Amino acid sequence: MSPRPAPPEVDRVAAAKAAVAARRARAAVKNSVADRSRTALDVAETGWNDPASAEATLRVTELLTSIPTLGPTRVAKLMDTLAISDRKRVGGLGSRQRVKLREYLVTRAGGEPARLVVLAGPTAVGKGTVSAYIRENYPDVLLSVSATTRSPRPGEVDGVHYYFVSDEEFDRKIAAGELLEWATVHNSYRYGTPRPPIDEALAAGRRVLLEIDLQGARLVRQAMPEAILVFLLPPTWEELVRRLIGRGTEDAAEQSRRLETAKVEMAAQDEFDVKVVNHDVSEAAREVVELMAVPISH
Ligand SMILES: Nc1ncnc2c1ncn2[C@@H]1O[C@H](COP(=O)(O)OP(=O)(O)OP(=O)(O)O)[C@@H](O)[C@H]1O
Ligand SMILES: Nc1nc2c(ncn2[C@@H]2O[C@H](COP(=O)(O)O)[C@@H](O)[C@H]2O)c(=O)[nH]1
Repeated sequence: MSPRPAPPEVDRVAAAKAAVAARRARAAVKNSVADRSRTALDVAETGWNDPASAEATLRVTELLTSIPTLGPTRVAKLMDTLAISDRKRVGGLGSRQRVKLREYLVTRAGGEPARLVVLAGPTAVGKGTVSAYIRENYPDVLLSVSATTRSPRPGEVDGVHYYFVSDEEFDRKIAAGELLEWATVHNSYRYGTPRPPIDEALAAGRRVLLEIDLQGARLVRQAMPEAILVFLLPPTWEELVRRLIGRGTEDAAEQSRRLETAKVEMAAQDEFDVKVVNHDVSEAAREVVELMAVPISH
């Protein structure tokens, strides 16, 4: 005698149970992908921080295949996307490769990829010029407008280049917690980054660029460790001096004060994630924008 078909409500219960089990199984794999990605990120960062560690000698391909769902074919494709040769070891990666690998692992670990880039560098290296180029040519990138206590230079527009504020207003902003960071730059005026526009832009998934001094970059690193810190370098020291004098916006005393600060700042370049040489404005701008997270297909 053939078995009788199950009544429809029994089918529905069985189907619902199967769906719950499948959902749980998918969640378990997803969690373990996130956990293993977090572990892989910790391993990579140990290797980057300590070149003598065992982690630094691990091949990147081995690191990636430790993540469930990444088989050899997907790893090979990913290495290609990240522009990392398959012989590379964790400790031997270049700074851009590290940024991209970190971005990938952070995303897989369920975290937010870095969409905030901080551009710093010595006076007159061209930070303002490169930032202005990015504002013009990459309109989807939010260029933060700082508050400052210095007066506008000819051609500078309040709300576009800076918010030009009094000392009292700057004090109020600090007290109200409105600044992500602030610093007295070149021992003269105060400059600070308004926080609300940055939080809003990042929450909306936009890419954000801050063009600030070295002290500010250090403070942003503390407040937002996921930010990528870029140090803009002049082709040579002589070219830096030429650009400062050629700009003609400071008198001789201010120029020599700025060059003193510049020497100290140049010595701190290794604190940064990536160095970009400003030979050519459009090329430097492209290099900076390329560091900002764009999703990598998994
Ligand atoms: N790639 C480049 N080649 C030649 N000149 C450049 C280049 N980039 C910038 N400059 C010039 O160098 C001078 C300094 O540039 P800019 O004012 O952008 O520097 P900065 O880093 O913002 O300086 P500061 O920190 O003092 O505000 C300007 O006259 C600018 O036109
Ligand atoms: N820490 C911060 N530094 C800032 C900010 N905005 C600009 N700056 C830096 O100040 C100097 C001088 O700028 P200038 O326009 O007077 O020539 C330059 O190095 C900028 O990068 C800021 O919000 N925070």
